[in-house]
Amino acid sequence: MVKALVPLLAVAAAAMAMIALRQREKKKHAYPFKRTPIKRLPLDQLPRLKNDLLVRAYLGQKTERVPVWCMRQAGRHLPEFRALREAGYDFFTMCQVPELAVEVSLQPLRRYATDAVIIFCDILVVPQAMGMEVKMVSGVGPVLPQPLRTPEDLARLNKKPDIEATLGYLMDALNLARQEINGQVPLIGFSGAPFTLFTYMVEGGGSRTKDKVKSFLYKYPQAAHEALQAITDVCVEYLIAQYQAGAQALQIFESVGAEYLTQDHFYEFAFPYLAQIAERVREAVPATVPLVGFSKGTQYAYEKLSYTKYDCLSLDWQSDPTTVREQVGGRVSLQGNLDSAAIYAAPEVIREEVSKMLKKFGTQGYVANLGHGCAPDFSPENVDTFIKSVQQISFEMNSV
Ligand SMILES: Cc1c2[nH]c(c1CCC(=O)O)Cc1[nH]c(c(CCC(=O)O)c1C)Cc1[nH]c(c(CCC(=O)O)c1C)Cc1[nH]c(c(C)c1CCC(=O)O)C2
Repeated sequence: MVKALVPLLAVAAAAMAMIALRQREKKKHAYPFKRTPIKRLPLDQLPRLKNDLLVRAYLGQKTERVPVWCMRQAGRHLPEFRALREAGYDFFTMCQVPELAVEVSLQPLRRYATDAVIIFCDILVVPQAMGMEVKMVSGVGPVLPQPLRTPEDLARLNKKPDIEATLGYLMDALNLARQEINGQVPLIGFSGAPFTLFTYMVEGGGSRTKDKVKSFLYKYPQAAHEALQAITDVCVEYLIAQYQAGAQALQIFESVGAEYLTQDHFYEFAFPYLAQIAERVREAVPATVPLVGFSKGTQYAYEKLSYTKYDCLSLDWQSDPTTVREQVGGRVSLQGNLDSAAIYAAPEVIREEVSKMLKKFGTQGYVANLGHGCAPDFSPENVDTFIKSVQQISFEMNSV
């Protein structure tokens, strides 16, 4: 009975948060905007972690059970997120108003026993910071109306944006989120990987074949490297700033584009920048803050990735955990990789799939997650079943 009220209370809380913020935020937050700065606390004054399972598992330290979270756990599958969205906030406003971003980031923590919060934002704020317009069009996805199609177009990019001035809102959100999470679970910051961002910047949005970015690589390899290096520089500074603001783990998403490349092109245009990010961030961020690399559709690269500075590699749903464990040895932890479509199944099927997955990965050096992410039509009850199954079954496995 009380349990049945939780979602209702969550929706009511979201509605109240929405009303309180509405007058203040409505129109003045077109990008770029002047925000009201929040008081950021220095790292040593932020609440200490109570449940640090996620950090330990990423770093390959012993855990009593497997920690679990879901990529895209904040978002449209939650009615309390849709309530805010339907109140008229556009997507980037929700990212840019720290109180809203924190509210949305914390919604999954209120509803689920998730072992991590990922800050609510989007990978495409980096192209915005570099001067490109990005719109989130409902039913379509991201749209960049003035894509980069020739080397001359690169002149339009701001290659050295002031991170605080352009993306300081995310640092506010991270710091505020740490204060509100109060040590319950770790807070994950993130960035898109350079090739993924470059794909969006050249394609101008989602694309079926990625032919524009692929042809850019053949026609203008030097200009591509120049752009990728500039994007990498911004990502490095951006990720370090996220750590300084309070992020306790950092994930890099190579989600779009790389899976369409030949292996030669992957190793020329994607891999070196992914590796460079980990290397440079590692120099600036203590070893206690794990770096996680997610490279979708490039299974052939796990072994080489395991020699970079990532602490953990996140597997897509097509990767075979047993094979990857062999390829990477004990060099990195693994994360993933339940097929998201399994979340549509009956609870006992989800439990069964989780059990199979745990047997393949083992319970150590492992963070359970989906192979890609939550879809907008997921049932929160089934996501809950996924999370609880991981926690219960892995605990039982460790007790025998
Ligand atoms: C490729 C990519 C993007 N954004 C992101 C990636 C890499 C991860 C992945 O592979 O999914 C990363 C991302 N985007 C979002 C998060 C927030 C944190 C989380 O809960 O994981 C994260 C980590 C929120 C979001 N980002 C987006 C939404 C939906 C926005 C809405 O319409 O309300 C959310 C909650 C929008 C978005 N942003 C992007 C796409 C393709 C879309 C979906 C468009 C659509 O389906 O309508 C680009």
